[in-house]
Amino acid sequence: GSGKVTATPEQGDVEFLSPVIIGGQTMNMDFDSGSSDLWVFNTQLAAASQAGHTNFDVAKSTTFKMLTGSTFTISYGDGSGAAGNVGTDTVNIGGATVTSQAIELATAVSASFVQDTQSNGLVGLAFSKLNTVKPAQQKTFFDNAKDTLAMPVFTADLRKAAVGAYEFGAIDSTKFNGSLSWAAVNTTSGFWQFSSQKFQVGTGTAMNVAGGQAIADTGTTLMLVNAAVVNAYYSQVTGAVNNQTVGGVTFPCNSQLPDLSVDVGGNYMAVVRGDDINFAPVDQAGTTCFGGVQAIASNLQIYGDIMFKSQFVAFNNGNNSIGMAPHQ
Ligand SMILES: O[C@H]1CN[C@@H](c2nc(-c3ccc(C(F)(F)F)cc3)no2)C1
Repeated sequence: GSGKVTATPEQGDVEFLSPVIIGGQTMNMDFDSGSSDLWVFNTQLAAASQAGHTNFDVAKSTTFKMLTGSTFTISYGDGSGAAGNVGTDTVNIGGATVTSQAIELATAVSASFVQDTQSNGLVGLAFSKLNTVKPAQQKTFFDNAKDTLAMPVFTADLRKAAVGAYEFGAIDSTKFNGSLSWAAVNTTSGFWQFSSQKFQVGTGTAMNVAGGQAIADTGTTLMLVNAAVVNAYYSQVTGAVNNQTVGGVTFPCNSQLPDLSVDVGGNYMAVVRGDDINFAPVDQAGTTCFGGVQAIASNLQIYGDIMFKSQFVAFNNGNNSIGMAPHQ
């Protein structure tokens, strides 16, 4: 079979939320191709942490089973995190169903998760080797579902300030222009990692980038790239400055931003629209804006939602490859 759900952007496209039915309870969750735990807000949490969220209640599920003695502890790139205990239940994502999916029940969550009241947890879609459950590591929803799917793939169709979709088991070719360009994925680190050795600012010349690796990460809001890419890109933007106080590069909100093209697998230059790189104003007057492309110290670049808003992406675990094409 296959399963398709909406991906609805939060204010400012900070994250995209999708409905997941767990033991008959619908939870709006953040699908994250950069991690491998499925965890939920639930009634074990302190009342102050539960406030404003939809909280999974094991007592209301007739299919939930505790995995006695199992725990999880996860932390994310921005320092946020969650921890708790674990059970299994039936998970249905748009019709794609897994009967015994590990459901990680947070007993503690960091403040930024509590404040993000629209999100009721995460669905990790990276490789199961990154799952944090102990003593026995658990599989992701996609890993559990893939043998029953018509194809061992899922796709991300994320749209700027508009409702998009995640689909499991099928590739909807009406959603992208032309055909997908495929790149080999190196699964060693547990991410959807591929070679990305060149970049191009606007119509300029292609330049090499150190390290030349990137991951496709739907759970990261921005595009975090090598400092050389950031410098080359914003050198083309009048008034761009590295603003320590706000923690990254800002520029005048009325800037005409160039596109940024990044190499995917050595045979496709993914064009990220300049307009999408104007992420959000940092001041009340809306005169100074924060860039959607920012620097990361590591050589492993993180292509997050800023890229997904320009590119339809297919994640293929059949032959461990990633496919991209501009949105239709
Ligand atoms: O760890 C890497 C794996 N993918 C990236 C990711 N980051 C988050 C995240 C979501 C929500 C929040 C909060 F609500 F603001 F707390 C924080 C972080 N989800 O995936 C980074």
